[in-house]
Amino acid sequence: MSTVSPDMAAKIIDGKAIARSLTEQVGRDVAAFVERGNTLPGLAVVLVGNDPASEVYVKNKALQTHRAGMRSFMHMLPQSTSQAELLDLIADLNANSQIHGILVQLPLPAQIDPVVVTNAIVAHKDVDGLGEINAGRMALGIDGIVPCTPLGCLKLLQSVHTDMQGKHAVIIGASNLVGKPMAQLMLREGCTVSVGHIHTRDTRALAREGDILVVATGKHGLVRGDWIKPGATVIDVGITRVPTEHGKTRLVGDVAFEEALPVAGHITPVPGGVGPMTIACLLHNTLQAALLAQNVVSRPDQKV
Ligand SMILES: Nc1nc(=O)c2c([nH]1)NC[C@@H]1CN(c3ccc(C(=O)N[C@@H](CCC(=O)O)C(=O)O)cc3)C=[N+]21
Repeated sequence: MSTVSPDMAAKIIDGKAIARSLTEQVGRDVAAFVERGNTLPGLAVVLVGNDPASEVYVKNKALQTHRAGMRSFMHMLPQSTSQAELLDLIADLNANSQIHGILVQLPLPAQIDPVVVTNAIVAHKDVDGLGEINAGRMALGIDGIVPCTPLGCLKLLQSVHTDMQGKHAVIIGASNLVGKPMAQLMLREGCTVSVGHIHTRDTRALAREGDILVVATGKHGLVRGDWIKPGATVIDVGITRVPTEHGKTRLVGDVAFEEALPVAGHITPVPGGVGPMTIACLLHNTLQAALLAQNVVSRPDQKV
């Protein structure tokens, strides 16, 4: 990205800057929350084994959590951890009043069922918003905790669109973590929504229809310049570490950035796009969970 001209640079959505201002806002809200006599919001992160994408996330997350004035609790478990052991840990975290948010990093090792584990987290601590209660709420348009990455993507889109009603939003990738909740959010914005996935016949033709194009496949460089409708807003969720010629590594997205830049109206870079927003939204969700916990305490009859 060394030779980006000023008119091209204007197209790049600065996720890092938008994330910083959201994190600062969360920090101010945390300070006000504590001033009212509440305990510091606490986030527990559970990492089982070592997935490279998860490790980048863990490192940045611990840093940002402290920056927003929250507590972070890290649980690193070996690759051989059983599902029963992980469920025991989650039961402890569910019962711990110092912990308001619980995030279990995905993917998990093969012996552990991610659906069982995400549903073991009590809904008001499910800061990833991936459990059936929060996912169901979103599908029904009821307030709940919205998954961090899609929420971050929405905020990036809102930085360049005041109104998305009637626009065609094309989402490539149909995962529970990103594609499906993203489709729900775009529906809520009044978009016409299409979701492309592994069985889609002509993904390029579908992508070219999008006024808004969100790509979350984990296949780096999949989306080429000629997959993009001229002037479209492109959100690149992919993040893959690839080797460079100099024996080092760099992070790349699912979109061939250099090709896409002249065609797109706006585009997010990798790194510095969706990644930092995911973390800022996680902090936002943790504060929201701490606020929900107050209601749980004051109204024990209420199922949250
Ligand atoms: N339950 C669950 N929820 C997740 O949201 C989740 C997950 N599991 N497992 C792993 C993936 C990966 N992920 C990242 C988030 C931020 C950066 C991030 O901060 N990226 C920086 C990288 C900066 C750098 O270190 O070079 C950037 O894009 O600018 C990366 C990766 C969340 N994930």
